[in-house]
Amino acid sequence: MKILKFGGTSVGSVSSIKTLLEILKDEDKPGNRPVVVLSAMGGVTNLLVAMAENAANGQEFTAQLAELEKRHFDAVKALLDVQNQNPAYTRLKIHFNQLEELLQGVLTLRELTPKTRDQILSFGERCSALMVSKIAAQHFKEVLFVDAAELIKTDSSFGNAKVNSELTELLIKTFYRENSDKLLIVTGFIAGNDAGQITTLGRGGSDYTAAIFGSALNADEIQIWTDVNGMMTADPRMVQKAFPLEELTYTEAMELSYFGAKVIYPPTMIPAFLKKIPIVIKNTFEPAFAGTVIRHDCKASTLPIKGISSINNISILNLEGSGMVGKSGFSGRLFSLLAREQINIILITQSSSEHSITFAVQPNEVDKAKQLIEQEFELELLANKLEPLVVEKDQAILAVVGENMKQTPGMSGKLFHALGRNGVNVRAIAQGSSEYNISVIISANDLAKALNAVHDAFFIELTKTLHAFCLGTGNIGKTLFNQLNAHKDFLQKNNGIQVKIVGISNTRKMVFNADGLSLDTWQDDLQASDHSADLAGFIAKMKEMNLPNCVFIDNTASPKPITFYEEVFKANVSVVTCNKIGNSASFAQYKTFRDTARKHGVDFFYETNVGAGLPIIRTLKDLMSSGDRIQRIEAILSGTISFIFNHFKGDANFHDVVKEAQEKGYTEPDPRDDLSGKDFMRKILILARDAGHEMEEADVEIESVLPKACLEAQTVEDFYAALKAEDAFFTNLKQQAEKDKKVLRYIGKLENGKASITLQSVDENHPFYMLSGSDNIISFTTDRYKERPLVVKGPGAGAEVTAAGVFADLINVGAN
Ligand SMILES: NC(=O)C1=CN([C@@H]2O[C@H](COP(=O)(O)OP(=O)(O)OC[C@H]3O[C@@H](n4cnc5c(N)ncnc54)[C@H](O)[C@@H]3O)[C@@H](O)[C@H]2O)C=CC1
Ligand SMILES: N[C@@H](CC=O)C(=O)O
Ligand code: NA
Repeated sequence: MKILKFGGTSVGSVSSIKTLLEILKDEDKPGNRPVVVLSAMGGVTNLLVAMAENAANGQEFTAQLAELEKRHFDAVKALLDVQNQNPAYTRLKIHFNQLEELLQGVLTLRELTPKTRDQILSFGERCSALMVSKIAAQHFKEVLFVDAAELIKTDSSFGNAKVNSELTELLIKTFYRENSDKLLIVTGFIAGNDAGQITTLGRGGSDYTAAIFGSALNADEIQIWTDVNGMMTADPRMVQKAFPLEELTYTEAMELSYFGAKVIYPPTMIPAFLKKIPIVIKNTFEPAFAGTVIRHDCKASTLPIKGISSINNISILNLEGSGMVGKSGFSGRLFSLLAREQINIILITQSSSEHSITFAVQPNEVDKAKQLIEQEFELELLANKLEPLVVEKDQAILAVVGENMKQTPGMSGKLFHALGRNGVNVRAIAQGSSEYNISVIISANDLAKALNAVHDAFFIELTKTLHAFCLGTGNIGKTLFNQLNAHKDFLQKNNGIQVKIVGISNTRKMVFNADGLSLDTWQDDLQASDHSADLAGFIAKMKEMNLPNCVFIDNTASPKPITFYEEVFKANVSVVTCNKIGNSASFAQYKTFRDTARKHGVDFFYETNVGAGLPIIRTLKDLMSSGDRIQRIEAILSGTISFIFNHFKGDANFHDVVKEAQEKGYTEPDPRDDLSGKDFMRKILILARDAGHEMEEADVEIESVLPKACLEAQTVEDFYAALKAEDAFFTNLKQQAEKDKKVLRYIGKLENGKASITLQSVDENHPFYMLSGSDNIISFTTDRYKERPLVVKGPGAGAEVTAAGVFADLINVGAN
């Protein structure tokens, strides 16, 4: 036998009542009829409270009463055959008249006692159950309306009455014995005292009614029909990826809903819990969905935790001082004081030195709590045995919950890693002694970010979301967006990663969208944006959006973004960049970037600073971190110059080949950076530093490829003109090399802490002779690779290979 409880939304409208009847048809079996418990129609209880309070304040309630009548009458009209409507109207009308009389009394006396309030509220459930029983009688045999006030017996604590379990059980059993052949439609929430007066069961009261009936009748199952697909892994209003849980133990359900979204109110489950009756949470609007089963014997779960619950606004009070140490009566005095004054304590932590106690309360109770404590401990405060009380408002609680945590090591590590990496400061920690729950207090401002980060960290089988803020929409930036767009489905399916571009800026405009900008329309969106580009504003907005797993991508060739990297790291945001200017400016800055990123637990990836997408930085880092020592690096690291020397053949003229390199996207935005050797210098310097040398730009010797006139050109246009004018110089270089059966190569070298870049003519025996296109080549001679060096070779410039390198760096963020 089953108990089916339908909440307010399930009886809230004509269509939901129709669905309810369909569900009943499936569940109503001859000889095994369910007991149905109903809440008031959705919104009706609030309406009744408002009417009662209005009346007590001397205000009219007739309009609200009319609205209440109309909602019930409309449902009767839509769902009952004409001949059955009048008796239903009459029965309901009697209720409404009684209600009006009561409200009139409140209005006259200007007084609303808890007793009258309960009576007024009871009309919600009485009307809905009456109405549904009339409608059901048209579809089912022998339907009986049951007023639970006759069966659930309580004391007279109106508003939150205490149930006399033994008597109630007896009454329900007796009643059921005589009526088990009927379809019973029971009022939720309401009960009665010995004097026959109506009481109510407090918060979650209809669930409690269902649990009381379930327990008394030893039900096989209690179904709670609501408007969601069960209990979720987190509050779905804040965590888009929250999903409904299949199974939970009673304890988990308690812990999860203590702080979290209130699908059910846990204390109401206790009668079911004691009798080990499974509770199934189902969605009236999606009845085929299995929902969540709460039972004592869950099958083993692979989930490390069951969910994350949260309270988004609490205040905390912190007491500390020598007066507390070793004083066994201290916390007793403190907490009994608060209990006496009915201040509910949500969470407590105490330092092991007993030197301080932190506890959380509702924000509207914190001032009162502070005042009470200051009175109670006045002497201790005066004698400086207690420090002045510290109150912190706008705090939140986040708790991870699950019985599996107990046997899985590393759970708290995972939690704190996710929080730390995202810069969420943990104000206090509490772990339930059951080890089913670890709770942290954090700033309310960080809650959404923290919930999402922690959800991503624990439910790894779900897609992890990276939020990227991107500077630069030129050659590389644009190509990166295209690649991300083309590859997003694969990435999600195979890597479980989703990249949301949440901010874009170029030198003109910037645009933001926390849900992710469309990679199809970003250009139009940027164009249409009202925000003019402003780097400081971009960073400020990034911080304000406070998203988890954030990455800042610098795809510019500008020195300006560099000045913000430190601030970005300090905001616990990783940096991915193809811009070499940052790493090749002063060594002090190079070091600061690394120190700051490490201190804040975030990544700094710049693979494309050297050899575009070729794995050069990574290779060097792996060599270094595995204990190898770099003896010598020899390399060709200018894709542009490589391309030029590979194509400057036969009749080609130098100037045209440079133009072609630029058109192919190999050069820097300003090709003078390539041809002057500056770009190459930056790369050698970055490699030298990554290899452990504290070098500066001036320590790299550069032999220029260019004659003086070209070097001195003031604009790119002048530069091309100067190149044209110097054609003979380059042709001469080429002819000289060709005559000797050699090719021109611009080669960098790092050895014994000295770096140089020279123009060389090499013959076919040289390992760098055979190169084509924009190839880079780098050879590492190390203590371990000393007979034959480790060589990396391939295209070292171009938008596709560079954007691909940035892409790979981005995906690796947070991998460790
Ligand atoms: N082309 C290649 O093969 C490789 C290029 N790189 C690097 O890629 C970077 C970008 O190169 P390209 O895309 O070719 O340059 P680009 O000139 O085509 O694009 C640069 C973009 O940055 C934007 N920008 C400049 N200053 C800005 C600021 N302060 N705030 C916001 N946006 C700003 C510009 O509006 C433009 O959209 C350079 O640092 C380059 O060294 C690295 C490896 C290889
Ligand atoms: N302009 C650069 C591109 C890669 O960093 C080059 O030509 O090598
Ligand atoms: Na690289």
